[in-house]
Amino acid sequence: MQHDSGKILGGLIATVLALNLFVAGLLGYAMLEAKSRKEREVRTTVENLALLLDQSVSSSVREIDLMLRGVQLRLERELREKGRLQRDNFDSAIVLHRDGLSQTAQVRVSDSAGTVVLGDRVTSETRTSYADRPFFLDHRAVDDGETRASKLLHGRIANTWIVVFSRRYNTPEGGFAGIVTAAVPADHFQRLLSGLQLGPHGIALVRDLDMTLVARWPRLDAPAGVIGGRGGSLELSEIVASEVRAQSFYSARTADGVARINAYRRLERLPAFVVVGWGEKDYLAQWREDVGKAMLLWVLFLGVTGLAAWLLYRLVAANDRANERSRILLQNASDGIHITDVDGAVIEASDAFCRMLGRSRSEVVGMQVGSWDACHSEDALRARMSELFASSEVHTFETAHRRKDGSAYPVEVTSFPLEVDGRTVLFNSARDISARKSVEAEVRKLAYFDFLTGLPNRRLLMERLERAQASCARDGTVGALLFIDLDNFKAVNDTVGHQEGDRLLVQVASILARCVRKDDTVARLGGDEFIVMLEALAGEGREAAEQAAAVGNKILAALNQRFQLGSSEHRTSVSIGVSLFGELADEPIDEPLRRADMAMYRAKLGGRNAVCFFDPSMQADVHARADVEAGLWVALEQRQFVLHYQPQVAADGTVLGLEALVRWHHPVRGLVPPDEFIALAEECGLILPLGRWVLEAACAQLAAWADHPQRSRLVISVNVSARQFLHEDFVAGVVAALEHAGADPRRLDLELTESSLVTDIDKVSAKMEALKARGVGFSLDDFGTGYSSLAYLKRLPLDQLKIDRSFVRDILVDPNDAAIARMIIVLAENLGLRVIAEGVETAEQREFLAGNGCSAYQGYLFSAPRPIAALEDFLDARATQALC
Ligand SMILES: Nc1nc2c(ncn2[C@@H]2O[C@H](COP(=O)(O)O[C@H]3[C@@H](O)[C@H](n4cnc5c(=O)[nH]c(N)nc54)O[C@@H]3COP(=O)(O)O)[C@@H](O)[C@H]2O)c(=O)[nH]1
Repeated sequence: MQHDSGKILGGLIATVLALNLFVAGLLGYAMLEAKSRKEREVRTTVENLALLLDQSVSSSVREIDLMLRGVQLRLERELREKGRLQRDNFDSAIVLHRDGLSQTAQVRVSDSAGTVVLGDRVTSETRTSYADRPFFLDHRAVDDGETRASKLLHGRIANTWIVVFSRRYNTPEGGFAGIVTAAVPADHFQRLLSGLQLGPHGIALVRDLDMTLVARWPRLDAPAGVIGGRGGSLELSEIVASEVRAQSFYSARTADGVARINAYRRLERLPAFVVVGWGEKDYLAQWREDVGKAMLLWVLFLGVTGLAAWLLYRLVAANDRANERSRILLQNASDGIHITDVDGAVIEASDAFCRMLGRSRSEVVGMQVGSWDACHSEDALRARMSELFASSEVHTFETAHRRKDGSAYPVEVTSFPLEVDGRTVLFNSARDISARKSVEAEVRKLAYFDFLTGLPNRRLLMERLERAQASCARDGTVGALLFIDLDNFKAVNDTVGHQEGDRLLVQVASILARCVRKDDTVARLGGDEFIVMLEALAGEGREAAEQAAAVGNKILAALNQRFQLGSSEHRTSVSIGVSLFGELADEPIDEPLRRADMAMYRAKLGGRNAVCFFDPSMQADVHARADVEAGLWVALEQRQFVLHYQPQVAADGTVLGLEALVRWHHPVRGLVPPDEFIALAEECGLILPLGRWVLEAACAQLAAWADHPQRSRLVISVNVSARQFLHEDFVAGVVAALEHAGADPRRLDLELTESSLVTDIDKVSAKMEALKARGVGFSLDDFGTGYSSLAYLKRLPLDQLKIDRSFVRDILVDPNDAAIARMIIVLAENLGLRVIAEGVETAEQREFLAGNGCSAYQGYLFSAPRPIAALEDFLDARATQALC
């Protein structure tokens, strides 16, 4: 599943914050609760302490009141009984009534004028007066029988701060006799306060209702702590003014700067109030410590939750990154990745896979394998799926997938089962192998099929032949190979060019294919050689041969027709060699082919355009041919070639020149004519060195005659084969031969055939011009036997046309030949070329030719080709005749 790391981080932070805020809230609430609980406790405590103080003061006041009452009664009795006060009685009365606090109090008695007459530390010298004291005035004015307590006073006798408790005593008549007082020093209250446990910052104080400080604990060395001084906060003044009896309150702004919770209490028996305060620092010390601990715990919690969140985030982020990497890999993989469940439904698919199927991802997810598999039935797919799920291995197989548009393409699928989220799924990676398949097909085509015609090539033929031989052996049938070779195909190539030659081959291939059954094989071995393999012919050899012959003849007839090649028409024929196979067990596979080849060769020798069956004697011919080829190379090496010369004469018998004709002086066979080896020399390439030798020999002969009075004017014609002329070094070779011999180029005539000239007219022309510029002449040999247009004649620097001897032979009996001969003579005349007829054997032929304008002849009528010595004799004899 894909996460957004940013969102997750935000969520985690929010969660941690919320959690921590919640915890902080809880802690805060708990702390506040604890604080307010503590404050309530403190309030209760200080209120109790204030109450306790009040009770304590009340108790003291009661003691003093009792004491004063006792003294009052004593004094009144004294006055009643004795009419006056006696000091001794008074002291004994004081002692009698003193108890507790009253022991610390200074008891004194004033008369009705306010003069202190009796009491502690009262002497005649220290007499003072209460006459101006409010409590005296109050008692004198009102006889209410109450003990009065004064505000804090500065004692005149005690010379200290005191609170005076007083009572009136009356005369026996009930009149005002004076007052009895008990002066309680402020220290008494100080001691009361100091007994309270209020902590280091606690405070207890007693103030008069007019805010005069009576006592304070602890003492404070500041104006606010001076006994008798007025002070107190506004808040406290308001409470006093409100006349409530008791109230707790919090004061932050205090004289000593300590915040406290205070309890205010109006004293029951004194015109004063107490304040008991507990310092915030004290009562909240533990709470603050707890708050600190709670804060620490919270910080720890924050840290732990933060760390946990961070780790979780890292984990999720790492997981996200891993998922992202997987997703990127999945989505960017060039192969079509798809994950399927046990039912073959797609759970997940990569973009590439969707593209391959030509569907959107939403279409693909949920699709069944059967929807796109183009090769298997539902049952087969189900079987395969169970097989794949059952195996733990990786399986790679080829199949085909179908796109949305219905088109199919080959794929290679790699599948393996995978555990995902606790369930087993199938991971599949499909690779489009169309390109590979087409390359394979192309490679197979190149390897097994002929590039030009598309027919099976030799390799495929041999494979099929091997299979056919095996099935013949198995089925007891016989097969046949027809080796088909186009007659004169070389001439086609030479005359109309290779492109047209190729077109002819393609047409021949298609005709051959139409001549046989679908199961038969038509193959091209190369060049103009085709093979037809007929399978499952009759079980008996003779019948099979008849069937093969019938097919051969059908092919002969089909191919014996005119083909339009370029601008000219070409009649073609084929030579067919037939061999049967399947009759002999364990025959090497190429043997039938070899036999068919020999039979074809025999068909060629037999005059072409024929079907010839293999005959064992053919074997000998093949061997002989191989012998000749090997012997030719030896002949060249051992200088077994010689030149014979045949004169070319004018109408008056003058020898114009000579044609150099090569012969092979075979050590065993004697003189071998060129017809038996020139074609072979051309095929095996020997014509190049042989032609060079002929040229060199002819040039040497010209050079040898250069100074001879009659022979130095003779021209020697040398036959040049197409392969020789078309060789790139030809011009250089001719020039080198002339220069090497020191021969006059004007005495050299090169006889070219039409096949030399029609390939690349510009190149041919350039070569001829190059030699022509040096004086070399050119004749067109065998003129009239070619098939091409004559247009090239105009473009080439020719000097002479030679009428082929095949026309001359029947020139007197065959009107066609006569017409051709006449046409050649007229053509030469029109083109400004000389013309010579070859093969002139009779005077009638010469007369006919002469009558039609031909003025040069070559033939047995004048002389057969002769060795040089015989030729020179002939020339000498001619010269002598001429002189006579
Ligand atoms: N490339 C080369 N080709 C060569 C060379 N030498 C010969 N040849 C070619 O061989 C073909 C056969 O030649 P050859 O057997 O020598 O025959 C020539 C003559 O003997 C023959 N001839 C001459 N007069 C007559 C005659 O009155 N009757 C008759 N039946 N035959 C006759 O004709 C051949 C000469 O023909 P051509 O060359 O067309 O002028 C032949 O085609 C030679 O070209 C060589 O060195 N290189």
